[in-house]
Amino acid sequence: MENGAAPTAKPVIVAIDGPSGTGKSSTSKAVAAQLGLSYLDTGAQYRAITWWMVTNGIDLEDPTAIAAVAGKPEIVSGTDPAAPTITVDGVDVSGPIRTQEVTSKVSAVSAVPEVRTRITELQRSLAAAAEHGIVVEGRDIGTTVLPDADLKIFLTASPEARAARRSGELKGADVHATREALIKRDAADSSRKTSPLAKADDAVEVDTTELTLAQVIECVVTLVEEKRAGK
Ligand SMILES: Nc1ncnc2c1ncn2[C@@H]1O[C@H](COP(=O)(O)OP(=O)(O)OP(=O)(O)O)[C@@H](O)[C@H]1O
Ligand SMILES: Nc1ccn([C@H]2C[C@H](O)[C@@H](COP(=O)(O)O)O2)c(=O)n1
Repeated sequence: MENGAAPTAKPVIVAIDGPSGTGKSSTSKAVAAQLGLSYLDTGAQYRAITWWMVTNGIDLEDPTAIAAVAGKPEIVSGTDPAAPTITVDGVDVSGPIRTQEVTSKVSAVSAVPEVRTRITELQRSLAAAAEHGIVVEGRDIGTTVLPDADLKIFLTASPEARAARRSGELKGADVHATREALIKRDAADSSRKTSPLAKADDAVEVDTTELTLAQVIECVVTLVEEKRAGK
């Protein structure tokens, strides 16, 4: 990363977790860009492996079948916050991983322990390689992937606010149906046995329901700067 980071600053690791639609991606990307850090969207990695399983006809009702092929696809994440990328076996899947089909199946795939082990290894190696530090966003970053992160943030927002944000993004999708789908995915992600969606004990919780995106970004940038200043 060549933008913005003070050359002498110690690499800083920031973990941002929370349920769907709380603003993790938008906040993490902006904070990383502003502070000259790398950025990793771990949800995109779980979506990418899910896309590969769908494309290859793996039975997603069968965790054993998922586990057996979890090591096969090569998933590569680009960590520039200005242009994050994700490829599977060299194919750009940034569009296909956002389809309704992948969204509806990603919780089943990401609940399989062999999938999590594989993706967690990738995440840790990308974090270790980030020269100036990194903002990593997901569901289990503060609790499992990077338990020694310098700063942990847990974003929340009411289901209504999250559904309104998502349906705005999906060009007027039904807010009620969007709310139900979010709640269902959160429940699956929070109740799985391996590394569920959870707030780390030492995470700072930020309720974004009544905040603009700019306010959330400012809040997180301030928390990172305070951490760097040793406050
Ligand atoms: N504080 C906010 N106020 C209003 N809109 C917001 C706020 N934060 C994010 N948004 C908008 O909400 C939508 C969802 O945000 P984002 O994708 O960052 O959430 P997320 O937590 O990463 O979701 P997911 O886990 O499902 O990927 C985006 O359209 C984003 O611009
Ligand atoms: N650290 C993570 C990140 C994501 N997942 C799973 C669960 C989510 O429903 C799915 C998609 O994430 P999104 O793109 O909506 O952020 O990926 C996970 O299990 N652990």
